[in-house]
Amino acid sequence: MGDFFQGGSIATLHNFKQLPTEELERRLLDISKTNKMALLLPSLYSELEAPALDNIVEEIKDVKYLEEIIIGLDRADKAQYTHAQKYFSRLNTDFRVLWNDGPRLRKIDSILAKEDLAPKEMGKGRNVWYCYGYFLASQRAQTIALHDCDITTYDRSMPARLLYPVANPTFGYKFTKGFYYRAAGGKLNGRVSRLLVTPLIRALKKILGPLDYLDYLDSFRYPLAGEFTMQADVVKTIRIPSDWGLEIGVLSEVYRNYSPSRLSQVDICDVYDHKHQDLSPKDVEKGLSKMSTDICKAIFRKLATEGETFSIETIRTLKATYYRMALDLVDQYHADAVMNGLALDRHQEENAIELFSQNIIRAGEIFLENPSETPFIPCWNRVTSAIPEVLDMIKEAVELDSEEFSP
Ligand SMILES: O=C(O)[C@H](O)COP(=O)(O)O
Repeated sequence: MGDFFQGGSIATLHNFKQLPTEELERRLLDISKTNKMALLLPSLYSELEAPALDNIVEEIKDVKYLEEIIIGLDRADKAQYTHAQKYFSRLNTDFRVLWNDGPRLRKIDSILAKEDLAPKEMGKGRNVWYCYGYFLASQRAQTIALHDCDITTYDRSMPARLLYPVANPTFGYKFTKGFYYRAAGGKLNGRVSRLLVTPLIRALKKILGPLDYLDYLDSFRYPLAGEFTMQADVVKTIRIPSDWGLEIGVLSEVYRNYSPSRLSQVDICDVYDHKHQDLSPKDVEKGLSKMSTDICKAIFRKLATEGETFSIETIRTLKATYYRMALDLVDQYHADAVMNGLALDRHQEENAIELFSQNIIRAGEIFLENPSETPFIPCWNRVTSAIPEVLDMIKEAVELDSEEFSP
């Protein structure tokens, strides 16, 4: 993006388009002699049947600076897991596929469940959590990047740009988050980020007054980006939410544990596109409706831990303030889209804002009724303290699955 502005409390690393990807990769290869890097790909089996993942694998198959690629495979039976092993065998980096539904990892899950340490919900959070466990168990790398498997605008510059800020030891960053703009088919996307998260954070600032946490969240250009990199010690201490609060939850966790000077965001591509979910106005348990409710709950919970109190009146005022701010933002998005030759359907935007306003109230009510609800999966430090041999068990299960079902 064409500026060098530093706003907010964390560093923003732009793309001035002066450094070729090959040069960045050469630097990463140099760094990899002392600081090994891994890439985590949380995937559904169905994504192996789509062109996006095929392109991702083609783009990363010859990357030389990675020590290990960890693929978390969800919703796969035995034949599908075996196929996944074959599918990823074109990678020229060592890789492991975690068969999350396989009997070996399921058995470990039930041991953890007995101690109330297992993830309670299926989904990306659980998948990522087990992959982080394997990453800690394998001890092959010190830095790990993560990105989704449905990115249709992917090229090999993305993992390089995503890893570099944390991998470069002279920068001192523990964590970085990717940013970009989302558009496809001549249309501006990123509906929850643009129409819920940004106006919600600004409405909260207006109601609650200045708060470092809200300024911090507002510093992120794409707070819901599913692409981030962290060091191994961060992996050990963060609690991962198992619902759609994953991205906001991770930002809140690194905020809790580190000074903002150790955190950054990085421009990882211009335009980004992926698989879209329905707004789902009729079913609150699905699509962007569920996502927006989970995100609001994650923010309310975090603010409560920062000492803020909420009542139903606060939530109602928040909704009204949010609604006005979101509508004002639509004017800005509209001008930006038109000037860039993109379309923006005001009616659809306002429909989304109406749904998100209702979900602010809904999330508020759920939070007020059950303030101690914790959808967090425990951090790995706690799990290894309760069951010291757990990482060895995961490593053994993954290695055995891999040996037994390799084509
Ligand atoms: O980032 C977001 O806002 C949500 O993931 C929805 O994205 P989309 O509007 O691009 O589908």
